[in-house]
Order: sequence, then structure tokens, then C-alpha cells
Amino acid sequence: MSKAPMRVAVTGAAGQIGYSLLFRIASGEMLGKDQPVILQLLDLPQAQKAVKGVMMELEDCAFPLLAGMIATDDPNVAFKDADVCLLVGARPRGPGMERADLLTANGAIFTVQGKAIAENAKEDVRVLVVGNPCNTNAYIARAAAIKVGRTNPNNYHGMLRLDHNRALSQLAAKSGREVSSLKKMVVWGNHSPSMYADYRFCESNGDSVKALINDHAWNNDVFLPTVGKRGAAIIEARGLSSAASAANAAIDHVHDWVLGSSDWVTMGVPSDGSYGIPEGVVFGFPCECKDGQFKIIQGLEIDEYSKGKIAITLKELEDERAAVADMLK
Ligand SMILES: NC(=O)C1=CN([C@@H]2O[C@H](COP(=O)(O)OP(=O)(O)OC[C@H]3O[C@@H](n4cnc5c(N)ncnc54)[C@H](O)[C@@H]3O)[C@@H](O)[C@H]2O)C=CC1
Ligand SMILES: O=C([O-])CC(=O)C(=O)O
Repeated sequence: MSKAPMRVAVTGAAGQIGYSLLFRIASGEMLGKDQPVILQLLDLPQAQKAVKGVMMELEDCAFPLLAGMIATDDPNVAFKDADVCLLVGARPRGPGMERADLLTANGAIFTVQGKAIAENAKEDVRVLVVGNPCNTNAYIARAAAIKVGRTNPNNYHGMLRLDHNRALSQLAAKSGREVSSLKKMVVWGNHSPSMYADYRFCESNGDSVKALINDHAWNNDVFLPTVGKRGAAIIEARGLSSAASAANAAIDHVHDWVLGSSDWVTMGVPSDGSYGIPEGVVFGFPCECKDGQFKIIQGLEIDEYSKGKIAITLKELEDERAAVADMLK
């Protein structure tokens, strides 16, 4: 007998990430090739016509696993009974807009959406925030959801997987090893240039990747800036921000969370105090997933250099948290 469909809500469905994401969800790449899905698409009123166009294309693919879809501009409808919510839609930074303005504009969106999720979605809903600033947007949605109760506060994540995948590709190129051979990558912190991509624990076919590369200057002066500023480099080259790679990372995050990971994966999860990160801060940690649950890898040694890097990205997140504190009272 076929499985009951899972309901996947996607916000910003008419946007460029949405266009890369929805077809892959509907083809079974996110939740499994035997898992029917119902897509619940949220976008702004002015984008409803474009969402309808995307739905027409989804229909035209005749995906066997696509068991239904709806389009709406009402978060309460979009998140109704959702098993997974992908929060992609966000307010982009406009001309002359300061970072604080961006945080406030997004705070307004993510408080509404966090509340609507907590009131409408399944109690064990899994939420992944892609829309930037994604760690703090996830923090805001989680705070709004906690006020309602019902859903699991640990299940509000921010997306660090794109940074993780970017780091793996850079390391594969530098070490000459296949990307699939690289294990135990970690990206600590915020999805921003302050993130700390840390390959000290990385292995390839039993060899230490750090020992293979053995080049601190490359790590500090080339690798970290390349991974940290990759989003800006893509905007510069394409004239548009990363979309297919961001959609791919969202698929990877949710796939591994639901179906299990075969390696460490970086997830932006609410801190439980691990590694001295204050509780509740949505922070990139090394995680493992099994039986539908994620867990932060414990006991990794943090050397002085890494402590300094982690402190910088944490400080940025704490400043973002302070900037939105009034909105969450
Ligand atoms: N975490 C990550 O690694 C990455 C995050 N991003 C972020 O993802 C977000 C989306 O990127 P794109 O799809 O390229 O943008 P886009 O501008 O092409 O699409 C955004 C869509 O969201 C919709 N939207 C805006 N506010 C909304 C709201 N309150 N509710 C529902 N829908 C709303 C817009 O109407 C639009 O259709 C951006 O914030 C971008 O910075 C992009 C790449 C990587
Ligand atoms: O800056 C953006 O909107 C895109 C982004 O997050 C990335 O590519 O990492």
C-alpha cells in the first residue's frame, strides 16, 4: 500500500529558489521516491499569478508522487497540517536599507509565520528557514512558535547546508580527493561571511584532510574567504543570488533530517548550550540524523584559532538577536 502523503509548505514559492525547489520535492528527491507529497504554496498576493504558472508546470510534469497542491497568500492555510515547512520567502535588502532595517522587516514576516506554523502545522513539523538572514529568521519564528506551544522548539532550523556543500567542493579541489570521499566537515555559526568552515576533523578514505592540505595560510586567506563570500561572488557573476544550489541544500537538509544522514552534516539548529553557544541561538553545528531526529556531535576539541572564529560568528548572531529582542516581547 502506498504511504500517506506528507504536506510540504513552501513560502516564496514564486521566487527563483522556489522554481528550483518545487520540482525536486515533487519528484521525491527530498522525502523519498516512495513518499507522496502535497505542496502548499505561500506567496504574496501580487505573486499569486506567478505561483499559478509554476503549478501549471508542476502539473505538466505528471509527477507520480505529487498528490495535490494549493496556492495561497494566507499563512494559516499554507501551514495547515504541514509536516515540513520551507520558509524561503523573505524581504530582500533594498537600496539604502541598513542591516537593522532588514532584520526588522523580516522579523515582522517570521513572527507571523512562526505563530501560524505553531497554530496550524503538525505537532512534529520540521521547519527550515532559507530566507535571509536565515539564522535569525529561524530564531524569530521559533520564538513566536514557543509562545503558542504545541510544536517542537528544536525543529526550527536555519540553513547552513549550502555553506557546508560549498566547503566540501573547495576542499575536494584543493586536496585532489573526490567530494564523495570527504567526511566530517563542519561549518560553525551564522549563514554569513562570518561563518567558520572547519575542516580539522575532515577525513578522506581514512586520511586527515588537514594533514593532506597542511597549509594554514590557504585555510585563513583563501578557503575561509572563498566559502564565506561565495554568495556575493555568485551575485556578482550571475546578477542574481544563488538559487539552484540553495534549493539543493534545502533538499539535502530535509532529506537527511527525515531519512537519516550517512555522515556529519551542518545544520543551523537552536543551541542546547553545546560548545558554550547560548541556548536558543540558531547556530551551525555538526549534526548526525537518525530515525527522523538530529543530534549535535559532541566532544570536538576547539583549539584557540577555532575559538576565535566561533566567537566572531557568535557575536554577530548575538547582535542580531539583540536587534530583534523588542519584537519578540
Ligand atoms: N540560507 C541560504 O543559504 C540562502 C538563502 N537565500 C535567501 O533565500 C531567499 C529567497 O531567495 P530567492 O528565491 O532568490 O528570492 P526571490 O526574490 O526570487 O523570491 C522570493 C519570493 O518570496 C516571496 N515573498 C516575500 N515575502 C514573502 C512573505 N512574507 N510570504 C511569502 N512569500 C514572500 C516573494 O514574493 C518572492 O516570490 C532570500 O532571502 C535569499 O537571500 C538565498 C540563497 C542561499
Ligand atoms: O546573499 C544571498 O541572498 C544569497 C546567499 O545567502 C548565498 O548565496 O549564500
